[in-house]
This record gives sequence, structure tokens and C-alpha cells, in this order.
Amino acid sequence: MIEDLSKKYENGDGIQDINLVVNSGEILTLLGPSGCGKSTLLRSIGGFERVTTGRILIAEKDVTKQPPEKRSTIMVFQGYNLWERMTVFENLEFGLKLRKVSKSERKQRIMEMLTMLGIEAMAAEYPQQLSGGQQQRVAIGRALVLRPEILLLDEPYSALDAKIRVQMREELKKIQRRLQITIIFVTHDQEEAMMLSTRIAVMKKGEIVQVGTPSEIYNDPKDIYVASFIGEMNFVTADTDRVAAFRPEDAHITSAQEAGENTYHGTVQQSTQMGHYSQLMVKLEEQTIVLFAEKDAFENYPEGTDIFFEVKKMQNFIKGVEK
Ligand SMILES: Nc1ncnc2c1ncn2[C@@H]1O[C@H](COP(=O)(O)OP(=O)(O)OP(=O)(O)O)[C@@H](O)[C@H]1O
Repeated sequence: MIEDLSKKYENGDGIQDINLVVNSGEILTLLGPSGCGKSTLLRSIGGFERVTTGRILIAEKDVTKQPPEKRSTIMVFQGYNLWERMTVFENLEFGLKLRKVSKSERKQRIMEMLTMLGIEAMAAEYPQQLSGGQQQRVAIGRALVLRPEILLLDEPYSALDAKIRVQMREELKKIQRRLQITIIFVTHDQEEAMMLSTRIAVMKKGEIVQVGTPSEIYNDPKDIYVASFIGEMNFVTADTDRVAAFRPEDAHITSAQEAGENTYHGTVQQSTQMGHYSQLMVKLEEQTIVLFAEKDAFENYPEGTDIFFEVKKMQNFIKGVEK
């Protein structure tokens, strides 16, 4: 649990007014653009920052002033920081030795962990002999073998290519379920957050703006900032203090004859087949919006075509709160 936490660097940057309850056994993602304070919050939880105000409690114990090694958290940093001169086995063994775990138990725990991560055959190899994905597994294994209550991951997949990232996320979810561990995960990638999280905390300029399940955040964003950060959102009509918005999938193409109350009319500016669907960029009077349509729709609506579409679910936001 985090209470009224702030961390101010000397230059005035940092995080403030952070209140957050992390539930045991969940994957909570801190999501936001670069510089919004995700890593600062994660490092504070892990004990790597001296916080300015507020408290951090883990299982009701106040750990705010405790060093990292006294906390039941383990942090995996972005660059993994594997020890290059140690084998994979030794990388995992180091922390166990410090904790005075017996040799036989060390071996058993390490081999169990490597097997769970599918890298048991690499136990005797050195980090630089491994692929990026394998190194990432070693870093996670090195943390998990110490059996933390909370695993802290700072953009762990940012160095991996798209396909491996997806695979790693699935693996992480499986491991998390199996070990029933709590994970706090930092990312700026909204798709990654949607895929992985039990809940997402969306951050902006050092503060948390909304916390909720992926579907709560997606279906009921609190303000324009959250709405535009997660998924596609079209902002259409605006009166002096409100903006109306809809997701591309909440609109469907119709015709002039069928036009009803929530029907809009525009001109197709760009028509693209995206794979299993078509994407149409449509110019309205003032804005350009995005529509999704069935796979072959791009052929029926080439650039320059007049198009009518009906919006099924419109959301309203107060203007200016995104600033
Ligand atoms: N050690 C530091 N000293 C001074 N300012 C810092 C320090 N670390 C971070 N900051 C500043 O604090 C703010 C939050 O940084 P932080 O790294 O937590 O953001 P982030 O959301 O994790 O972004 P990124 O994904 O780029 O790491 C930024 O404005 C950053 O420049």
C-alpha cells in the first residue's frame, strides 16, 4: 500500500500525491509516457529512492525507510544487469549464497527455476552466449529464485523484438499464476499493459490519474488523457467546454438512406487493408477520424468516397483536463 507518496528530485521533477493499493497476487502495471514517473515510483517501492513524503507498507509493515535488501521486493532493472563473468547457474546462485541457503537447496531451487523458465540446458553458459529473450529469463529467474513477495519489473521487454515480447508476456503470466506472486510492471506500451495486467495505473506528470482493470480503463476512461493514451479514440464535436468521443469499433458504416440521429458524414481520405480488417481515415468538417471495417471494405471505400457512419457509443469528456 502506498500512502501520499512523493519523491522530488533536486530539479523539481518526480512524483507526487501517489495513493495506491496493490492487491496480493495481481499484476499491476504502471503505464504512462516517458518521463511521467513510472520508474521513480517503482524504484521507491523497491527501496532505491529515498522518498520525500509518504509511506510504503508491505503486508501492513512500514518499509519506507528500509533498504532494498530488507524488503520483500526484488527489482529487475531495464538492462537486466546480469553478471557477465558468472554462468547462468552462478547468476541465480549468488543471492541464495548471500542468504546462506544450503548448497543442496540452492541447487534444487535453481534447477527448478531454470526448468520452469525453459532454460535448464543453459545453466553452464555465460550471459553473452544467450539470446535477448534468454537473458531476460535469467534476470527474472535470478529475482524469483529468492522468492520475493513482490516482483518489480521495469520495462523488462523493451530490448526484445515484437514476437518475443508477446511470448515473454504469456510466459510471465503463467509463472505469476503458478507462483501466486504479486508483480508491479512498468511499461509505456498500452498494448502490453492491456495484455498483462490484472489492473492498470495510468500515470501523467508524476501522478496516478486512473486505476482500474484493462476493460474499465478502456471502456470508461476518466478523461481525455486516458482515453487517448489507451487504444484509438476519435474526438468529434466540441462545444465550448465538452468533447465527444468514440472508439473506432463503436461506429459502423451506414448509408444516406439509413442515416439516423448519431450518423456522421465525411469523405474517405485514406483506405488501408490492415490484415484482418480495413482501416479508413475519414475527414469530417474539422477533424479526421479513424474507422475500422471488415477486411475487404477498403475496396468499397477508396479515397475520395463519401461515407456515412453511425456511432453506437459516444462518450463525453470535459475539455482542458488533459493539460
Ligand atoms: N535521478 C534523477 N534526478 C533528477 N531527475 C530525475 C531522476 N530520475 C528521473 N528524473 C526525472 O523525473 C521524472 C520522472 O522520471 P522517471 O524515470 O520516473 O519516468 P518514467 O515514466 O519511468 O520514464 P522513462 O520510461 O523514460 O524512464 C522525469 O522528468 C525525469 O527526468
